[in-house]
Amino acid sequence: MAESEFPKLTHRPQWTALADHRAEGQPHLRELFAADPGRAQRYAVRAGDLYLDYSKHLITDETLALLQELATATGVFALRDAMFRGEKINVTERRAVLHTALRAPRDAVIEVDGENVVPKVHAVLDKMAGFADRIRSGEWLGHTGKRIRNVVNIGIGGSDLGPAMAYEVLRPYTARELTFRFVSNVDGADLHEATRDLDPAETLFIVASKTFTTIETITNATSARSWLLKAFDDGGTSHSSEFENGGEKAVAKHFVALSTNGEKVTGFGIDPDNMFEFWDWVGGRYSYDSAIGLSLMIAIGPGRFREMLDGFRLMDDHFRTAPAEANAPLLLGLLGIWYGNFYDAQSHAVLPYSHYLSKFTAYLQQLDMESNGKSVQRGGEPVEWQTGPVVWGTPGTNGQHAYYQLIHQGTRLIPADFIGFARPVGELSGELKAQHDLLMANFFAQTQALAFGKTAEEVRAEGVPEEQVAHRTFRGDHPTTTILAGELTPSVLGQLIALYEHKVFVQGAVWNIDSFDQWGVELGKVLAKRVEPALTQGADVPGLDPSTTALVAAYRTLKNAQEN
Ligand SMILES: O=P(O)(O)OC[C@H]1O[C@H](O)[C@H](O)[C@@H](O)[C@@H]1O
Repeated sequence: MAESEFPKLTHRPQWTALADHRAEGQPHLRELFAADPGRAQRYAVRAGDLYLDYSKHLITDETLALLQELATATGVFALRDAMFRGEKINVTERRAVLHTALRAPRDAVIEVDGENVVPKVHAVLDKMAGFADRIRSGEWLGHTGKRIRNVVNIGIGGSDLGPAMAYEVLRPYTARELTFRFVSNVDGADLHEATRDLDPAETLFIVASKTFTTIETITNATSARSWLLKAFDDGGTSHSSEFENGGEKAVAKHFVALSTNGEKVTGFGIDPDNMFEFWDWVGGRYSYDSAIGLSLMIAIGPGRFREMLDGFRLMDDHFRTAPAEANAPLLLGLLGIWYGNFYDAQSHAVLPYSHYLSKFTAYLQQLDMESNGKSVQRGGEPVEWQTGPVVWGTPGTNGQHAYYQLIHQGTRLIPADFIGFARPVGELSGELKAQHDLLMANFFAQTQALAFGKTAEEVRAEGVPEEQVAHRTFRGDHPTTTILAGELTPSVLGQLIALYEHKVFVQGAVWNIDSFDQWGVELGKVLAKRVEPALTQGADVPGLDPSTTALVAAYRTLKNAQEN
């Protein structure tokens, strides 16, 4: 396409206007607030149950207007509508991007290649609900007639991070009599630790893999099957005849699969009746509200799972219909662009003030970094601007006593999202419930300190010795978004995840990259396969670089020394 039809991002007038605006410099947040008493009210938006305050950002009305013009010029809204319609906006894989169809109401019509996909989505949800109910009620029995008490999800990447994160988030809503474990690492220690105290007769394995070819997952699933069959073989001679045909009956009671690849699932020995399907238009990192969420549905029950889907949908509707100036995912996406492209910010911190959100940022790392860690445009031309940031963070208040020092007084600009709740969830009572206000006092104190800092005059006024004044001064002017909700319910979780999904979408659209492929993970997989025989058999692997050859030799020497 000629540049006049599709101008390079950095040549667009909206981009250069932003660059000029940035070069003019911004007053300190202290001054911006002092000059505008209504700033906190004006720079806040409600999206579903979320209250977003973005007043502590290094922006003015002009910044916002320019960012919105950039969004319009780069076609964010047209691409958004194309995504919701089911157009194949994942250009490199020629696929539709329809995670939003996973939470569409039963009567919606969303077509891919002329077929309405919504009935299929609900058929799978219903099948999952039936299965989840049977596990939860104890109706589903294992091979020896015992009820299932342990659920082990085996998956990696999007087939692990989503369910593992959401299980942790919604722990207060889970069936406490069931045990849930999530195994992802091909390091045998992961499966070992997850199963060592479990009774195989009471254990269900959920093998979660979109492709059903992922080496880590298939290896762990194969080892899990051996663990199960060995236990039955050793312990239950009455079942021995079944093991002559590979223990299919035992596998049928203890293994289910979540996948898009029926052929591979059958090849592994899992009954198609025990397969819960999803489709190629669901990206791995956008999949935990599909069949990939089965472990979560067993944990919280189908009703709560549907509440979570309703939360996702609420945010989808907001993203589709809210005007630009009040559109939360759009605002978050554009603010990220402001810092990443015009302030050279390298990273973005997500700091939840909830213990239950301990895996939230790890989940967002895949969502954001696998989606927008790209350096070519949708048409294959190199980008000449920064794309996705490094996303990181752990729950407050823990981070405050570790790395916040660098955010407050280091040399780097680190925009941060603070996520907190007005009420603790569910079971907490007495003193533990009362601790919530202390947690949230920290939450509010941190964004205040980051924005407003502490001037040298204020430090001196406290009688601090002059030689310490510089050390104890806080520059402030550190940008944060505050996301506040009443309580961390299944619906609120769905709203939060969809908020970030659409934020990532907005950024990818502006940067003109394909946010829905992940070719960058392929090379390592191919090389691992090539190197493996050198480790296991000492085979000569042609084409290894000298550094890797030397490392492999050292590895084998160490390995053999240990074995001898
Ligand atoms: O679900 P699977 O097909 O097993 O894929 C698991 C994960 O591995 C891949 O390499 C991709 O990088 C991820 O996007 C994906 O979620």
